[in-house]
Amino acid sequence: MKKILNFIDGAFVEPARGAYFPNTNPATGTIISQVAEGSAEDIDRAVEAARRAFKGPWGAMPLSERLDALDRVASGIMARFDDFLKAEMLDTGKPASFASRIDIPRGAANFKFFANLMRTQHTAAFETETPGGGGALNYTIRRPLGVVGVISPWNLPLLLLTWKVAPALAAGNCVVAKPSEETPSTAALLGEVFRDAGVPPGVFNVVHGFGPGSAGEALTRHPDVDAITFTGESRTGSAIMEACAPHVRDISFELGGKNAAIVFADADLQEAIDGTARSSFSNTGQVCLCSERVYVERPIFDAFVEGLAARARGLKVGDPFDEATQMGPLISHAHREKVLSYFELAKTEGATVVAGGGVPELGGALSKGAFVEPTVWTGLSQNARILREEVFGPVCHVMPFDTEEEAIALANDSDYGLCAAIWTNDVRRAHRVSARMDVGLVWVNTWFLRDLRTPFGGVKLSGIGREGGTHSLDFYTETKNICIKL
Ligand SMILES: NC(=O)c1ccc[n+]([C@@H]2O[C@H](COP(=O)([O-])OP(=O)(O)OC[C@H]3O[C@@H](n4cnc5c(N)ncnc54)[C@H](O)[C@@H]3O)[C@@H](O)[C@H]2O)c1
Ligand SMILES: O=C/C=C/C=C(\O)C(=O)O
Repeated sequence: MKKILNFIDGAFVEPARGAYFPNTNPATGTIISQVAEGSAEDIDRAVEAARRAFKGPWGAMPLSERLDALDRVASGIMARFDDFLKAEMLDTGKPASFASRIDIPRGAANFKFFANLMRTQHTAAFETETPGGGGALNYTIRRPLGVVGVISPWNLPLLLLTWKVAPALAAGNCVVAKPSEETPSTAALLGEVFRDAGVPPGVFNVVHGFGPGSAGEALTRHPDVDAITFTGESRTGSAIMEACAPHVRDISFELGGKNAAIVFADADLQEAIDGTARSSFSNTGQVCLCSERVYVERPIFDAFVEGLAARARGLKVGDPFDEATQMGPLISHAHREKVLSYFELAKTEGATVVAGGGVPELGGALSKGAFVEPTVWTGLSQNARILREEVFGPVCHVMPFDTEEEAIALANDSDYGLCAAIWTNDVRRAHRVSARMDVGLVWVNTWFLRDLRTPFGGVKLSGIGREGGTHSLDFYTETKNICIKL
């Protein structure tokens, strides 16, 4: 059986306590590898290695050489595209059609983008008046933080890991990464790419393992880590915040969502249906940005529900390795239990199940996979738990509204605030409604269209801080102001 080891100080190493845990392919339920179960000892070693590299070769390396090294990492991912793709697909069950367009290319693009961004940074300077008239010059420089802990989830494993590792390294830090226990494989491959790209040992380290009482918690509590950047559930964010409090450590959090889509009657109906099918069911609904609450203006409500239900029923669910497959399984059987409990809850709460609501009959090896049907509900009130809690599956509830004011109030009535999708052809309404959404990200007549220069993050339970472009640099550096009296 294949073993996935920790990557510490430039080498693949056994876990200190010698423990391993199984990694399962959720499409078939088969165990594909045994993964090193990191613990506090492994985190200690990784943080020491990262600190050494920071004080040594990485810290001393000229900026242009450092950024060239990150370009080589980007090229290294692309050169091994098929290895990364297969690893991501086996860990997650994602269809090739999704992972080959999103996960792997974005993994490489994150390194290219942040290397390029660093090449174009400039220093701010301020000429300041002084009473004597001589004046003073203020200028502001950036310095890396030191050792950054990156804790990432399973839904877009390589994309979300590199979204944080790339800017952290471009800014001059060293990294200890703790990928999700569900998806260790592409993080391990990334270790190989770093090694083969000639990046000094200790710059990028990977320790596998779990969260509480395991490698994840040990990383957040380690006294020599300067910042923690985390993507995952809001509950976990709260636990990490507590762990970081004693050291007053910097944190950046991209957390859960219960995102709304608002479809106005003036929208292009087919475009809105297609877009919502994508925003509700992509990656089996396991994107933090997915729409689980859809509000549709009453005159087009019936036509919209019929269209979306038809799209849900028409999605080809099945073998991720079949090019025609549009939707794979959920990440695990444990997660399927959670999603199926929401299928039950929807019925108990009185929902009408317009599409899906069950487990598809796939047969063969796939009968042991963690599949569910793409599901559309109607008929619940805004207070139903189905409209308030993040399911993180291929589901949405569709509710009618009558006025713009009502749609805004419904969309904003949530403990979360990550993103919103608005479908309208009225340009004034698009601006008006967007500005009033209590979220960090609004898409109008599209969804998940990304420009890596833009600020990315959420409000309320959906996160703290923004990453993307210079916002990432703001987090991964300390800015220092220097004032010189002339
Ligand atoms: N806002 C965003 O950008 C964004 C992006 C992707 C996913 N998400 C959210 O992530 C969630 C799905 O991912 P998940 O289930 O992997 O999240 P999760 O919170 O269960 O786990 C994420 C990571 O945190 C680690 N972890 C868990 N408990 C920990 C602890 N106490 N200390 C340190 N580390 C700990 C896990 O091992 C894993 O590596 C969803 O809620 C989704 O909305 C948010
Ligand atoms: O599941 C969440 C998706 C997050 C996406 C990004 O962080 C990104 O596109 O940079």
